[in-house]
Amino acid sequence: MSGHTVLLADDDAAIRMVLNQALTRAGYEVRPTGNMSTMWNWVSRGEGDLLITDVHMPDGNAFDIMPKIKKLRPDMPMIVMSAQNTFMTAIRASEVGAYEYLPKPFDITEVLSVVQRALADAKKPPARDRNVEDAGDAMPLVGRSPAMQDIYRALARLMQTDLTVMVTGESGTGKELVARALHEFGKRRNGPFVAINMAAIPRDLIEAELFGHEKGAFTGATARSSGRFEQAEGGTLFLDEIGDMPMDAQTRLLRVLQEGEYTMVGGRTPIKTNVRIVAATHRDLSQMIRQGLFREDLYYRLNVVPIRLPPLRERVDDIGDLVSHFLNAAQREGEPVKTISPDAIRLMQNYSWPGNVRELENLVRRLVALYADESISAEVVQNELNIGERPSVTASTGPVDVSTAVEAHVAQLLREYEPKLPPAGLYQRVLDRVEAPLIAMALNACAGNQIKAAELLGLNRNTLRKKIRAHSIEIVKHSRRG
Ligand SMILES: Nc1ncnc2c1ncn2[C@@H]1O[C@H](COP(=O)(O)OP(=O)(O)OP(=O)(O)O)[C@@H](O)[C@H]1O
Repeated sequence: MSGHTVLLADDDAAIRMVLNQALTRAGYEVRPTGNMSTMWNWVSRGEGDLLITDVHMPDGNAFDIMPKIKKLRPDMPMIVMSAQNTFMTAIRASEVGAYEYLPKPFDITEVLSVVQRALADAKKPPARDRNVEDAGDAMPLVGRSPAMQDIYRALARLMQTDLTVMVTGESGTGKELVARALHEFGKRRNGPFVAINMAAIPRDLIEAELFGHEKGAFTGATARSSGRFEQAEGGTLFLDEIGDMPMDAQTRLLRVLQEGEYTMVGGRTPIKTNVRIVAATHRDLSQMIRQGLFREDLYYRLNVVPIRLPPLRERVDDIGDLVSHFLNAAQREGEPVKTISPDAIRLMQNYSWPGNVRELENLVRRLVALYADESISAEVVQNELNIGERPSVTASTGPVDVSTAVEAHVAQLLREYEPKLPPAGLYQRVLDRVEAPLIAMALNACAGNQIKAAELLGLNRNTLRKKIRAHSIEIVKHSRRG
């Protein structure tokens, strides 16, 4: 006998009976009731060790009294069941302090395992109560702009759930940081956080990396090797650059997510998996679906909760906080104390940050390492960002060989950057500066015809139009000669 008493509130007599039987058989003492007032009487008298409650009951909504219960009985886990199993119900359950939310119909064995887990967790000393919005220095996500506040609120709601999250945003906007925050502040924080970057692994090895392989599964597999799913068991698996996943691996991943089990490469035995998935990409997956490069069904599996991180240029108010954060970090690593002038911050706020927060972080590191002055001036920032040196671009110079011209341009940029150390963020900088001339040249090659230029570039027409506007490229139509 476990010796624990479970309070069970549900107006559906059949559910009360089924749960009562299963819980009694598992050794719990069960107190069933069909209304909220009886449940509240028990709770307020300090009775019961755990509460399982339906949301809608004849005399009220459990969500309305759960915050009161949480205050009165903080150590009593509450499990919420609801037939209205929408995402909002899950979020609401987490907001009112539910330990777990179980959508109806539920699996009895799952209820029993959640009850067992909840009672075991209640015995452990409470984990430090960390909150994304007021965690101060310990909180890795910096920025107080309205855009970031929205992200924090979304994260706070997601902390206590196991919902799959898809983080999108340009490179360097903090997607991995968000995935880590979801893990470190969520209920899986005592489990592992495992990340895998699809773009960094040879395509034919991705499945073995994810699911592991048996000895002899392929040439070179000299021993059994665990995969990321196995390593992340009980924790969070971060699938970075999911848009770079080959089709075969996508199919396999979808099956695993649907069935909750996988087999190792070269293996036969299905292995059950319990991981929370957070995926991320800087790519436009809807476009990839249209192009047949990403499975739509996998997209819907992964995109249960989308979080879009805005580019830094859309939240320039955060730049001051971010710069201080990176200056403090440098100082903690033994670099000298530095301050930054308001003019320098203003200048940074007018820059486009194609590499986003990563580019800003690299810039601050460079400034700290390379300049001796205690205060970082606007001139120094201007110099480092190469602001004002961007070549002005027009598309009126006649037909050109795009690839040779772009190659020459890249070569020239590299020569320009070469003497400066360290070349951090170089990839984004070069891309940013190559994009405008590339588009201009493609337009030229197509005699100013945007539809043809979009085709040549392999860009969506709208994307091309936006980029033309963003770079202020002037289009001059001309007829092509022979
Ligand atoms: N809000 C933030 N506060 C503090 N640091 C941040 C923030 N956002 C990003 N960073 C820092 O910027 C760098 C890039 O962040 P991260 O790697 O999470 O970006 P990403 O979007 O995953 O990039 P990529 O798509 O290139 O993998 C990291 O060093 C991270 O610590």
